[in-house]
Amino acid sequence: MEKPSNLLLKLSRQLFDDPLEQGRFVTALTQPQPFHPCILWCRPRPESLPFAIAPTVSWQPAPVDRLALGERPGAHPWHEAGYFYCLDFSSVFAISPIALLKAQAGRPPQTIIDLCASPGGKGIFAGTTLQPALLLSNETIGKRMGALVSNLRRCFTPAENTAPQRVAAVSLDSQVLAEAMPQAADLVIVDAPCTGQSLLAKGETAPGCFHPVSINKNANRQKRILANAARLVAPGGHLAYMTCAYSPAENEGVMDWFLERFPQFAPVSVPPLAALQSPLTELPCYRMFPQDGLGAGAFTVLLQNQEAGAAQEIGEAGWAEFWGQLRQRCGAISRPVWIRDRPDHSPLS
Ligand SMILES: C[S@@+](CC[C@H](N)C(=O)[O-])C[C@H]1O[C@@H](n2cnc3c(N)ncnc32)[C@H](O)[C@@H]1O
Repeated sequence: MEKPSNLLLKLSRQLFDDPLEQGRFVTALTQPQPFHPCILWCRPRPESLPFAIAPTVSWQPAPVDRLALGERPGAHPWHEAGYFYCLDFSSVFAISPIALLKAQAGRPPQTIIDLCASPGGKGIFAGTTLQPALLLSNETIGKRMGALVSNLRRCFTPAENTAPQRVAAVSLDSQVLAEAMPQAADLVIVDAPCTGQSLLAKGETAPGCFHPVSINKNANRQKRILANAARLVAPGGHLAYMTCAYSPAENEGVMDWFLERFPQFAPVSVPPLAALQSPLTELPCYRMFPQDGLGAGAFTVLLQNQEAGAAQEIGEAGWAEFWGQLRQRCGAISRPVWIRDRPDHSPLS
């Protein structure tokens, strides 16, 4: 067993008042246990499955199955054929608030921008759950684009799959995107780069992840990305912010900063996650901790832009203009990659 560092012990005291809970948290990181594998269906769920299923939890979204320990869904031919995407349960938890938007009054989001997208899991969840007119997946780090494009192609190219009408991938800094397409999105997903502290609960490493310098650097990077994300959200639209870190400075701390600077945004309650309310804030922010055995852990919050104004409908002409602008303004920096277009419509190139 690895001896817990002083920085980890300090974090455990920041997170929990109860010494027993502090101990359970530290143990989950120093003696990692396997979590159930999980799949997200990209086409209607077949009645008979080739996997043993684990019990469903109360907030588990419909297109997701938690599998029995020991199942290896990634090795099944249905994976390569794009029937499902392997997503860990913490990621399912973190992205699950957006499922609320499916049933929202008015209409579900038409345009979704996944700002920190690679390898693609949260965007694929959003695309299959909300089936927007457009999913634009952005990954700033060029060398991570290959994995993103290949996952989007695998999950969204088969005609039988539940997919957005259009899917494209770009590799831009969030500021460039915000300048190119202000208020263009009904939903922006910020699955932010973070210290990656929860990797330890999966038995992986994240060097320096509890160090204050690393926490501070990541919190600042998240603030910059969120500030750009705010500019992308249409009036009435939503912003989903999540991390796989535990430190309050990266999560609730970033949220406090954001709401002070962008008061037009308000956090939205997510009733299915009520039992997972973060104990570190009065705001409706939600946390999964590794000692509860479901997943390595995550933080999530859904915000709505309360500004008045109509969300834009993208008709065919509007769509052509949108794509043209994207290519014109961003094409020189990063040529967008088309993954899927409407079956009755030839790709705009
Ligand atoms: C937590 S991962 C995203 C995981 C992905 N959303 C998924 O569900 O598969 C964070 C992503 O942010 C990207 N990233 C790193 N620095 C960034 C920045 N300055 N702006 C935007 N994204 C950045 C990383 O390359 C990484 O792909």
